[in-house]
Amino acid sequence: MIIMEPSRQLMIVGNAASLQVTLQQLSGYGWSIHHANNAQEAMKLLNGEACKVGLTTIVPSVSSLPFELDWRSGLSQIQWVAIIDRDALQHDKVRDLIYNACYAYQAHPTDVKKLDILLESALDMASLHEAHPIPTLSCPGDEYHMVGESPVMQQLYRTIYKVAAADAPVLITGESGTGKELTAHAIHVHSSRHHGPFNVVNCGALPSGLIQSELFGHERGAFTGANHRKIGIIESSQGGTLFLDEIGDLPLDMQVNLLRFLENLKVFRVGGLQEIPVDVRVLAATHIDLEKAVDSGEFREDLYHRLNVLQVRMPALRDHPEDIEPLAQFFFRKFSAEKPSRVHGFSRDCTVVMQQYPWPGNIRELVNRVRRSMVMCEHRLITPSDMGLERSHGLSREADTLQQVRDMAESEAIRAALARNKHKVRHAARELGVSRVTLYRLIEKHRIDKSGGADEGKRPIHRYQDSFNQPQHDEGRSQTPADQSYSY
Ligand SMILES: Nc1ncnc2c1ncn2[C@@H]1O[C@H](COP(=O)(O)OP(=O)(O)OP(=O)(O)O)[C@@H](O)[C@H]1O
Repeated sequence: MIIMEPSRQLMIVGNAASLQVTLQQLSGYGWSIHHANNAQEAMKLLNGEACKVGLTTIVPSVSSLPFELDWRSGLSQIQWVAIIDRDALQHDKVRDLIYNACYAYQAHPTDVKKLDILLESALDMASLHEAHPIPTLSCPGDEYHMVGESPVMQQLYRTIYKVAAADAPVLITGESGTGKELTAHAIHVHSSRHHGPFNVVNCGALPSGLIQSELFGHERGAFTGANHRKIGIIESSQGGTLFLDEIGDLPLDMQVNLLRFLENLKVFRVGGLQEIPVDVRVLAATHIDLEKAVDSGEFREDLYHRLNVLQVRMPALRDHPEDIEPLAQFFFRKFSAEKPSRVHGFSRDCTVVMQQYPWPGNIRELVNRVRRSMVMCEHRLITPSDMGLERSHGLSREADTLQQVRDMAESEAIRAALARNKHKVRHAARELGVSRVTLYRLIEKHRIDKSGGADEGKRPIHRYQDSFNQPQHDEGRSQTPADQSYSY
């Protein structure tokens, strides 16, 4: 007999015909289903039945988004899980809706066991909902200070407060340079572990032969050259938080060991005879689509679910353009304080161009461009050219043919995908849904060169071109699209 848990109340809004079988199965998992025909009924259910989790279908037609507007006026307290056709993800509107309004989604065909786990974790998230209403994350003067007051950033701060209050693993996803490490740090400092250490490991940068001993440590004499006992980074995170950056780069054999650690929270030093318990919270980040990596066998599914208990999705900078200027001003002041400069600020033209630029390398690219512009600028105000954001000479909007517009869109999509994927052609090709051979051909066609810009003079159409030849400084660990080379 199934004992009904009082909190397992699930709300369905609108037409649930296609979910009938799924709902029956979910009842078998102890979910009590409440059906509302519209938002008003849903609001009543929200108050009367204490529903905190909702299940909805989303298909790419406007009429099928019954709560699209209503969720803003009350139903946002519900943690929504969406059931979609994978094809529906092609539609911007569906992607936006899932991103803005849903806790998670599952693509057809429905896997009820996994859906039950998703709903359970949505329920956990819902109970954290009221925890921290303050939508700012300010630590001025701190290297981890987060800038941005747009609604998108406020939502991010709320999410950070919520997940900080739980002691479960968090998966932070988002494009490169969006602030995943900053977010991991913010989760740590707002958690009960803030007195403990915050350790960062870049899984992609660990030397392959040493990963095991770097993470888990080793005993003296465990292997040639092990002259001393070494405490691994997991063990040294005792009482604090371990941030595993670029988790998608962790080799498969290490994924098994990490999974084992996450399951029993004990480490075995290489050459050690006993397991050592470690009290640590693990946060992981990735800029790649881990679900796809699971599908292609590059990432273990069990580890993915273990890490993905709570998820924070980082917005791309182009999704909160209101923050571009405050961010640029913040870094301008920061760098001016570090090294006095005769530059007074940004020209109006520059501010406009910054707004229009798509920032494929996100905030890291902005930081680097501001820093370099302060070196390059020969006047009192920074120009678009100092930022390396000149408009292309060849581009005249009136003269654009359809083919030119197509070429431009294709070229920009490729450049952005390469930037997002740290210029790894294989990953960018997968994201763009083309073969590697096709992507090489297109890189050649658009003359996208090794510097990540385009070959000036030869490039037919690009809205922006990079005028930097050599990077002067670099802020952060990886480089901007302007100074990376591709890894084939
Ligand atoms: N909201 C923000 N306010 C101020 N600075 C920010 C913000 N977000 C990111 N940055 C800055 O942008 C740079 C990149 O941030 P971070 O390293 O956290 O990004 P990331 O998403 O982890 O990048 P990657 O995927 O390449 O590891 C850093 O210099 C960081 O300080």
